[in-house]
Amino acid sequence: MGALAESYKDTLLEPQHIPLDYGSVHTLPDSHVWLDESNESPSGVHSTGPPLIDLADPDAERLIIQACETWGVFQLIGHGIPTKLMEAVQSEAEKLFDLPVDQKMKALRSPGGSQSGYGLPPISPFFEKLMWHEGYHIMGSPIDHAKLLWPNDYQGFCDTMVHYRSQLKALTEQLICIILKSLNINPEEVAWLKESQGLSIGLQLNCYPACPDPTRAMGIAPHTDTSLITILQQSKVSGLQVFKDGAGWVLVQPVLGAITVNLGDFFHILSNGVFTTVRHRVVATQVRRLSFAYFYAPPGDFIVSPVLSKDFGEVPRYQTLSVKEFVGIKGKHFEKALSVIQN
Ligand SMILES: O=C(O)CCC(=O)C(=O)O
Ligand SMILES: [Fe+2]
Repeated sequence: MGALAESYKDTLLEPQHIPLDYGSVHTLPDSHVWLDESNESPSGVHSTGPPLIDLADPDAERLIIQACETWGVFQLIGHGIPTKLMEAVQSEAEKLFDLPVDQKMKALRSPGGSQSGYGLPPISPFFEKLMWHEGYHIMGSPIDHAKLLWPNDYQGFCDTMVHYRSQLKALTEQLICIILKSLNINPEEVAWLKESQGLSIGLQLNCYPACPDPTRAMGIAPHTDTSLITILQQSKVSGLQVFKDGAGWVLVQPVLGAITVNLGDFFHILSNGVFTTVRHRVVATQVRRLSFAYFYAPPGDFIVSPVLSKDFGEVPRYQTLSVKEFVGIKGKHFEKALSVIQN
């Protein structure tokens, strides 16, 4: 099991953590009512969102580093992921979430077991209320769970997901090299990047069903990703918001063909807090929205130590610890994890 999944393994899947049969629910149940009592509003949904960067732009590397510092998120075009493949992922995921609930339940994630399969977002146990969401997580081979969903017809789904994952891996590693170089880390000397061993890679298919009362519901509650980097494909329906100091919640408007790249906790720690681990959430919507998140984290035994320099600060803001140790702290303290390891 990957380090990311491990952090949540003991907290998952109380019986109430099984997705609703959304097709048969016409009003918002009390279990799913979220009242925004935080002072994080007024929402800045009308502010300009994170930058759109073309990877083919000669200035792309500088723009990416700038976005890592200011936003921790950017949208990317010129990324080389074929449109046809992105569309195929969308249609395979639609096929999956369109299955009758009894069928999806056959691939339900099991408590304490593999984190692959169907269920609510892994962060659910940290909240009292339930999110308006159903998800399907793929770690390692997709075959065993896909066979449960489509005993005679699983190959197309598996081939698409495996192909997509391998394309995203190459792109993610290209972006990681750019960011590591800016931290004065030579990617050639990073063993896990060269050997691809022990990485924690997860592909999460998210579905936010059409919601009868979207302003009182929550798609995914605010969180930062326990990754180095996350690559997200949004569908045409908007819903993702990122929190920006001074502006509040800002919408990341989907751009046709673009993917959204966001930094997770590990780049924040490595950069001594200079790169932002972006806090984000998904609001519920009147029409169904799908998204696909590809999480990439180094192996569990990789030591994450803040880089010190004139640019990144000469005093470490965070303790040095392994990926696995941080994942354990996140699994316990969730949003407070970074302050727990602060010096
Ligand atoms: O649906 C989205 O746009 C974001 C999903 C997300 O934040 C996640 O899966 O961690
Ligand atoms: Fe996320």
